[in-house]
Amino acid sequence: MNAIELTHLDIAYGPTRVVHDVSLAIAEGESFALVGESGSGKSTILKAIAGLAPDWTGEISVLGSPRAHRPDRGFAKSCQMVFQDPYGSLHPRKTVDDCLAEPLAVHGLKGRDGRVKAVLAAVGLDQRFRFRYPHQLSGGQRQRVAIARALMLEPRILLLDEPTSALDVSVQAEILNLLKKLRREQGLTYLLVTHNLPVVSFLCDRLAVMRHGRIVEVAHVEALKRGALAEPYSRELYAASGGTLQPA
Ligand SMILES: Nc1ncnc2c1ncn2[C@@H]1O[C@H](COP(=O)(O)OP(=O)(O)OP(=O)(O)O)[C@@H](O)[C@H]1O
Repeated sequence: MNAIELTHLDIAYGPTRVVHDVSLAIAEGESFALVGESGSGKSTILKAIAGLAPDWTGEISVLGSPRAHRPDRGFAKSCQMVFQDPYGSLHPRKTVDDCLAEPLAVHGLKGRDGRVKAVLAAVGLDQRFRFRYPHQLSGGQRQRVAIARALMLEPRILLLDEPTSALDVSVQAEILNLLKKLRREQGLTYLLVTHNLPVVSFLCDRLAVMRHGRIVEVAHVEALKRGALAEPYSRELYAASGGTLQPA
């Protein structure tokens, strides 16, 4: 079964269509990147999958179930989104504990104490962080909390929107290592949006290059590593990255 299947997906904001006829199949356990210039529609695709961009046509299927246009609670248990800015995505007046427990409360699930402890351990945060507030944490620690929160419902898929680009260069590698470890340990599927080709080469199996709301090319990461992407626009992106694919 595929984790995510998009078929002839068009997405609009009001009268403006920003994603055109995107079809993609992402296997369970795969790590797949959407890359391309700013405004090419990458984040919009994640939002539509997550139910945050309601105006779409075509088909979105997650773990074999078609995604409805209306809010879908069951969906949150299989697929969660992690945003770029961990400060913006954490409530400033809630402790880490409250923030992590919220998804359980929303879904009427028990076992708060054990689950909070388990996700903190999984993301490498000491238990003493549990009763702190976001402003008492570093950027990297906040992103660990955001990832922990996404893991609370034990999803099988994470949608990652530029998960390291708001972080200092020195902590980006820590978060990338954490994401790699979590995927290995939990068999997660990643759909990741990034500007950063080194991130793709470190964390992903395949990538789709997007431009003006369309997919230009889908390639294996080996082609990226060899500098052998096929399309001229993809090669431009590669050249703009300086051809270095080591994460900072
Ligand atoms: N809420 C919104 N309302 C109207 N237009 C939007 C909205 N969000 C994004 N857009 C527009 O949709 C297009 C695609 O944006 P999107 O954020 O998906 O691109 P992106 O490739 O993720 O870019 P970036 O890398 O800068 O995040 C852009 O032209 C953007 O201006």
